[in-house]
Parts: sequence; structure tokens; C-alpha cells
Amino acid sequence: MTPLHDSRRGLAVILSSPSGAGKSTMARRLMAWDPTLSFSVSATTRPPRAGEEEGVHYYFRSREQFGKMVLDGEMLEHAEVFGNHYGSPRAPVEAALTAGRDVIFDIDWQGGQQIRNSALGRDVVSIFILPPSIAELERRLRERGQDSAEVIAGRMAKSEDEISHWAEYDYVLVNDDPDACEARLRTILTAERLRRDRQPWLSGFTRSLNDEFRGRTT
Ligand SMILES: Nc1nc2c(ncn2[C@@H]2O[C@H](COP(=O)(O)OP(=O)(O)O)[C@@H](O)[C@H]2O)c(=O)[nH]1
Ligand SMILES: Nc1ncnc2c1ncn2[C@@H]1O[C@H](COP(=O)(O)OP(=O)(O)O)[C@@H](O)[C@H]1O
Repeated sequence: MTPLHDSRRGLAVILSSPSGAGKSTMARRLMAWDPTLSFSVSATTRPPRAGEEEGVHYYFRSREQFGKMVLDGEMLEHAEVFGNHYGSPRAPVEAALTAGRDVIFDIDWQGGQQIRNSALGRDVVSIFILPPSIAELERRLRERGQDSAEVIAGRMAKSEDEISHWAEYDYVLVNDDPDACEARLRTILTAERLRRDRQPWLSGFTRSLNDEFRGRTT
């Protein structure tokens, strides 16, 4: 019998939301739940925040370095967000997907569109995370305590534009209670993995059933 999942590729799981709705928190929780998940560490021209580590949260790059990565075809997708450049380096994502590992992307709607329209499109699951209210979004950005009032105002001003893209996503979740939101994300991932595995599972299983029937009739 053909071994199950022998040619299985990983899923690209896109998380998008307005800044402050909680997608980094949810990505962290999912990685803690399932350590086989891989996180696509983006490159950015944004300066690091306190506590952010090179290669863990982002690859911090100058505009020149970032531009060269784009020109050299090293980015799977890239976009300008809040006046800085952000992009997903291609090589680690392709290595993880080929090894059958699912990859989480914390990227904006522009990156989501590019990945859906790329060769990965077939294996993409996209999830948009909404805050329970705009007032709560602002409260979370302030409480995070990592951005100046000016930066927060800029992110709030852009939140409506980001939210306007919700209908392009496979799933839309409200991040009200963090445990409830995480549970919904686990359910989505579990179901999408079963859907992805449906074909290999069925073909392998029906082949073994056919062999068994053939054995009975001969
Ligand atoms: N297109 C794209 N967007 C990204 C990437 N990395 C981060 N972003 C988005 O850029 C926006 C700003 O990210 P960041 O500066 O870390 O702020 P935060 O989302 O408020 O923590 C968020 O919407 C991220 O999802 C990337 O590689 N590509
Ligand atoms: N469900 C929630 N309820 C209350 N606070 C939350 C919730 N989810 C995330 N937060 C907090 O809101 C802030 C923004 O979350 P973060 O994950 O950084 O958002 P994003 O990555 O979307 O910008 C953080 O301080 C985080 O701890």
C-alpha cells in the first residue's frame, strides 16, 4: 500500500488583520500548540522594537538591502506598509513546505493577495482577524506600549483600509476572548489539514481495499 502523506506539501496559513487585532499573539499561540508549524520570519526596513530579535521576529534590513533582495527574486511577496517595506523570504518557506511543514505568515492584505495568486495558491488557507471594536483595537495598540502616539494614530488611520479586505479571506474571526480565538484557529487548521490529506488518504485506502477484495475473489 502507498504510504500515507508520502508526497504531502505543507499549507501556507496566512494571518492578516489591522495592526493590534492580535495576529502575532495568535501566531505565537499556534506555534506553542503545534511545534511542527513553521513561522515565516519576514524581512523589514522598520526599526526593531524593544525586545524584538533579529531572525526571530524579523530580519531587520536597510532599504538598500531590502531592495536588493527583491531584485534578486528572494521574496515570495513584498509590500509597503505604514511607510516601511516588508517581505517574506522565499527560500525558508519553500524548504518548509516541501518538507511537509505548514507555514504561518503574519502579513498584510497585499501580501495575502500575492501569495494567493502565486504558485502556492492551491495550498493556501487565509484567515482574517478582526478586533471586537475599533475602540478595543486602539486600546490594544496603546496597551502593547511599543509604539509612539504618532505611530498608533497612523496604524488606526490605516485600519479601515486593511479591514476592507476581509472578504478576500477564507475565514474571518473576531478576536474577542484570546482562548476562544485560538480554539477556532486550531479547528480551522485541523479541518484544513484533513481536507489537504483527503486525496492521498482516499487513494491509498481504496487501493488497499481493492487489493483486499481482489484477494477474496481469486
Ligand atoms: N506583505 C507583508 N506584510 C507584512 C510582512 N511582515 C509583516 N507584515 C505586516 O506589516 C504590518 C505591520 O507589522 P508590524 O510593524 O510588525 O506591526 P504590528 O502588526 O502592529 O505588530 C502588519 O500588518 C503585518 O502583518 C510581510 O512579510 N509581508
Ligand atoms: N483577545 C485579546 N484580548 C485582549 N488583548 C489582546 C487579545 N489578543 C491580543 N491582545 C493584546 O493586544 C496587543 C496587540 O496584539 P498583537 O498580537 O501584537 O497584534 P498584531 O500582531 O495584530 O499587531 C498585545 O498587547 C496583545 O497582548
